[in-house]
Amino acid sequence: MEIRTASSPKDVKYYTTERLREEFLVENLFKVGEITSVYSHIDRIIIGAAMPITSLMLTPGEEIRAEYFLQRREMGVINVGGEGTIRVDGTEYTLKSRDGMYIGMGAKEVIFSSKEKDEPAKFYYNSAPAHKAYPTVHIKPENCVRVELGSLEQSNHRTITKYILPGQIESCQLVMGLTSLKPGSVWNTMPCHTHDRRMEAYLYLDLSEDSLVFHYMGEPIETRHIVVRNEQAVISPSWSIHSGCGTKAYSFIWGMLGENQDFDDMDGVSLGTLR
Ligand SMILES: O=C[C@H](O)[C@@H](O)CC(=O)C(=O)O
Ligand SMILES: [Zn+2]
Repeated sequence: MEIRTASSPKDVKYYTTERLREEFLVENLFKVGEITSVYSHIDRIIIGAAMPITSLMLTPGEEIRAEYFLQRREMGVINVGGEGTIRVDGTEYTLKSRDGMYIGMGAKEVIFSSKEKDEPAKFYYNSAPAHKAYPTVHIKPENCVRVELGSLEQSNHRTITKYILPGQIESCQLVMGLTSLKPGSVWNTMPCHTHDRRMEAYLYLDLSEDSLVFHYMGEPIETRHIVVRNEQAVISPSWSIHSGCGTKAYSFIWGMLGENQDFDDMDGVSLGTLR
């Protein structure tokens, strides 16, 4: 498990491109036949992926000193590859592309598999420390809350599908979903915001080989960018804006952990404030 420490905005404003990427960009999440994981000290999120050819069992790794991965944790998963299955303590769930799962604290055995070896499932996950066992649920995007935001005129017309949130799929602290831009729209989350109460992680998707996203981060008056390519993730500290502009329409999975689970508890940043 790779460990990343927390960082202060007082230091981050002096970082070079390379240092910014080292701290906040997660480049090689999807590895054929492997489960990868990055443990961040920021709210102790674990960001990872499973890309099974043969079955892959989730193991805790030395770093979390647990008997099993979800002993004191919960996890949200979204499949961004071909059809696959997740077996949780003997119960098998079949996840089509973009289906999700919430796996509650206490699940001992989590096994990832793909239906077709040449079109493997790609399970992206966010895991948070937990204190209570909420039910494990297969999440179908068609049954989720959907919000349409933005407009083509502002290049930010998008649909937000909320997978894990209070009132729909209960969790201890994880809130998770997927946002897709409409063709011709390239901006996500602009006007942007911060939420000092929660950190956030973004996984960018649906980018072709020849396209990329400029992800913006930093305090609103001290912004920086990170060039992000397909299936790469960005860790966004609570003090940072998180917004992106792509060379084409794309999607991204967002996951939040922290003080509260209130999606709308954000501090909007006016365009006039940004620097
Ligand atoms: O706090 C909320 C998160 O930043 C994202 O959900 C924003 C987002 O998906 C969007 O505006 O498109
Ligand atoms: Zn946010």
